[in-house]
Amino acid sequence: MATLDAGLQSALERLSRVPRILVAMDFDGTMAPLVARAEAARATPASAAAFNRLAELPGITTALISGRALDSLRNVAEPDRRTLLIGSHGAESWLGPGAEPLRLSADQARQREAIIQLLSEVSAGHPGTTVELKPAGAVLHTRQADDLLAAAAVDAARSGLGGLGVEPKTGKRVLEASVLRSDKGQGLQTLRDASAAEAVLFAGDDTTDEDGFAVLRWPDVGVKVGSGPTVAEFRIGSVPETALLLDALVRLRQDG
Ligand SMILES: O=P(O)(O)OC[C@H]1O[C@H](O[C@H]2O[C@H](CO)[C@@H](O)[C@H](O)[C@H]2O)[C@H](O)[C@@H](O)[C@@H]1O
Repeated sequence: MATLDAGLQSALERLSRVPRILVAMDFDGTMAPLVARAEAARATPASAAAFNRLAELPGITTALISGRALDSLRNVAEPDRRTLLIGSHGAESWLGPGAEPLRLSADQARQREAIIQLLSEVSAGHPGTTVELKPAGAVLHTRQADDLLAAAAVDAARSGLGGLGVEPKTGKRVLEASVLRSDKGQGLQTLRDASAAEAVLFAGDDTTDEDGFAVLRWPDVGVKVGSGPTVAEFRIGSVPETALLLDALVRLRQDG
């Protein structure tokens, strides 16, 4: 059976002794295995159970911090009512009842329409690609496309977005375009402030999670899920190990 490495276990022990903790988890590729269709993603039952258990423990605030739009995140994650949510890579937030929805200016709304039109045209010309709409932009998905077609679609989208003055984000088989600038570093800061946390556990798998790892500071714990370059201090091998990480914190917190 897989176990956490000793360095990570001891960082979790240190974290578990902090009175107010934020446990902020990326969703796709961290809580949930990556799948072909975005709407079909679900957290592994073991990770979901441990995360919900953490939400019940005193002094712990749970949060999901995702590139997904908030509505999409709610649909796939079915979060506990206490869990705070950051969506659209930090552009959207739900920090409790009464949270204001994202609003775009008229110019931003026009630019979003232009992004959607462009990505839809690119997708129509590249079989297997799809477009996911978000409140501030859209995503070109290429997971179901042949590799060469996917690369051509991404090139075409990049070039068109350049013409619109939009700098896209790249994720795992996705190219994301937004009219708002935001990142998971800003999202984590919002969550840290909202929860008054003295320390943070953050785990993520994708390049966009690196902005989150970059704002962590002692005694925070950052955990990269899977392979690839990272500035996170710790790494676990794959999505099922996220449950080990969360279970370990549940046990430490309960026993402490
Ligand atoms: O920050 P995250 O919660 O990891 O969100 C990043 C993107 O996740 C989704 O796309 C990814 O998961 C899909 C379902 O497993 C997969 O098909 C796709 O290839 C992955 O990139 C989501 O659809 C995007 O909007 C998120 O930005």
